[in-house]
Amino acid sequence: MYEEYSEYLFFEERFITTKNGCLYFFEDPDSAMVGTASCILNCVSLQEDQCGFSALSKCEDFIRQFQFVMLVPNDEESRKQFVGGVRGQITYLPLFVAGGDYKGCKTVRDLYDKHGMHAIESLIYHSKELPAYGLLNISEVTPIDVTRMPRVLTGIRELDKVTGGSLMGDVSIWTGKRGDGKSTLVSQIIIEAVDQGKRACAYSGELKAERFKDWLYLQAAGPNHITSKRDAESDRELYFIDAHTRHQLDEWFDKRLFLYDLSINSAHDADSILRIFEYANKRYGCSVFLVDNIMTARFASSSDSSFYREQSNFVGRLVEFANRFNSHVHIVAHPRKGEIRDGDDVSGISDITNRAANVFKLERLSEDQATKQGCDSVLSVMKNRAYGDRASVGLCFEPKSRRFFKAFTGNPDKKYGWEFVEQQKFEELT
Ligand SMILES: Nc1ncnc2c1ncn2[C@@H]1O[C@H](COP(=O)(O)OP(=O)(O)OP(=O)(O)O)[C@@H](O)[C@H]1O
Repeated sequence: MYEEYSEYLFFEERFITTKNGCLYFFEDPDSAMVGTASCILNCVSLQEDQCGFSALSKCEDFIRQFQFVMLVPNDEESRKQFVGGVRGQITYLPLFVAGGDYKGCKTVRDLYDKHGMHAIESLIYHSKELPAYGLLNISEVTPIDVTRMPRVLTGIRELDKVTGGSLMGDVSIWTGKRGDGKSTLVSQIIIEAVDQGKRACAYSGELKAERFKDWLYLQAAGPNHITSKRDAESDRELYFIDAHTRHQLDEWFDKRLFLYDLSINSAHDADSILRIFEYANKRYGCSVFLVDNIMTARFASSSDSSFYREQSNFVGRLVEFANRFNSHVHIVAHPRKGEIRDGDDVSGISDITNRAANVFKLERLSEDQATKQGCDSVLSVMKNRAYGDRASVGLCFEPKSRRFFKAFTGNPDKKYGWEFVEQQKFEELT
C-alpha cells in the first residue's frame, strides 16, 4: 500500500497505521527498528541512501495522513541538524521532539540495547512541541512604536506630513514625464538623508559620476554659495562653487554617499545593482538607496515582450531588499510611451506602483500655469500605504542650485550639515 514511499523511507508496512495519528521519525533505520520491535506503530526513518531531507517532499501524501510527527533524534549532538532538516520539509503538521537522558549513548538503538525500552519511553515522555513554523501568535508579536519608526524625511515638510516620512523597509516610486525634474528632486532627497545622518548609495543610469557630483554639489551648496559666470560662446549662465566649499562638501559626503560605478563590466545589470547595494549596506551601513531610473537597468532576458515583466520583478526584488536590509529604496520610473493617464494607475505603470509603499508624481508646469498657481512644479502623493492620504504640494525651483522648495512658505536657502562643520585651524604659537 505504501510501497512507493519505501524508496525514500525505511519502515515495516505491517506496523504502519494512519489511524494511530502519530508518525515516529528516527534518524536511522536501526533506531527505527527499535520502535517497531517494541510494538510502537508508525516508526520510520529516511532510507540510508537518501543523503538529504529533501526526500521528505516526495512523501508528503504519506506523511499528511498522520496528525502529528514525533522526532526521535539520536543524541544531543545530531539533534539540531536532524530537527532543522525535518522541520524545513514538514511544515504542514505539528512536530514534537523527544528528549531527555541519553545516558551517554550515541543512537536510539544503542540506548535501547543498553537500557531497554524504558529509556526510549522516557525520551518520548519528555518530548516538547516545536513552535509553529511560519506562524506567529499575534499576541506575542512586539508592536511597533509609531513614534520611533525608523524613517528618513524628504525635507519638504508638507510632504512628510502626508506620508509620515520614508519608512525603512519601504520603497518609493517617483514618476512623471521626461525632463520634469524627478532626478533633480530625488538627488535633493538623498542630500536630505545624508543630512539626517543616514548613509546613501545611488545608481544613476544616465549620469556620469562627474556630472552627478556637479549637480549634487550645487544642490548641497545652495544658492548663497554659488557664483555664476556667463559663457561667452553660448551666452548661458554657468554656475560654480569655490574650492573651499567644495572641500567642505567633500569632507561631509566622505563615506556617507556612494555612487554605483557605471564603468564596471556588469553596469546596469539588475543583479549587479542589487549585489552592490548589498555590499554598500553591509560594508558602509548605507540604508537609503536610489535607482534612477528603472528603465536603464538591464535584465537577463532581453526580449521586448518580457521587459516590463522583468522590470516589475526587479522592483519586487528591490522591495525585498528594502525589507531585508531595513532600508528605504527610491526608484525613479518613467511612464510607458503613450500610456500617460491619471488616477490610480499612475501613468500606466501600475504593476510597478502596486509593489511600492509610496508613489509620487512630479509635474512641471507650463509658464502660464506657473504664473497662475505661483509655483513651478506640482508634487502629488498618488499612494501612501502608511496613512492612505493623498495630497499635492506646489514647489518652486531655484535654477542656480536646482533646489526645490515649498511654494509661498519655503525658501531655497536651507543650510545642510557641511556648513556647520568647523574647519580645523592651525595657529602658530609664539
Ligand atoms: N521646475 C523646473 N523648472 C526649471 N527647470 C527644471 C525644473 N525641474 C527640473 N528642471 C531642470 O530640468 C532638467 C531635467 O530635470 P531632471 O533630469 O531632473 O528630469 P527627469 O524628470 O529626471 O528627466 P528624465 O525623465 O529624462 O530622466 C534639469 O536640468 C533640471 O535642473
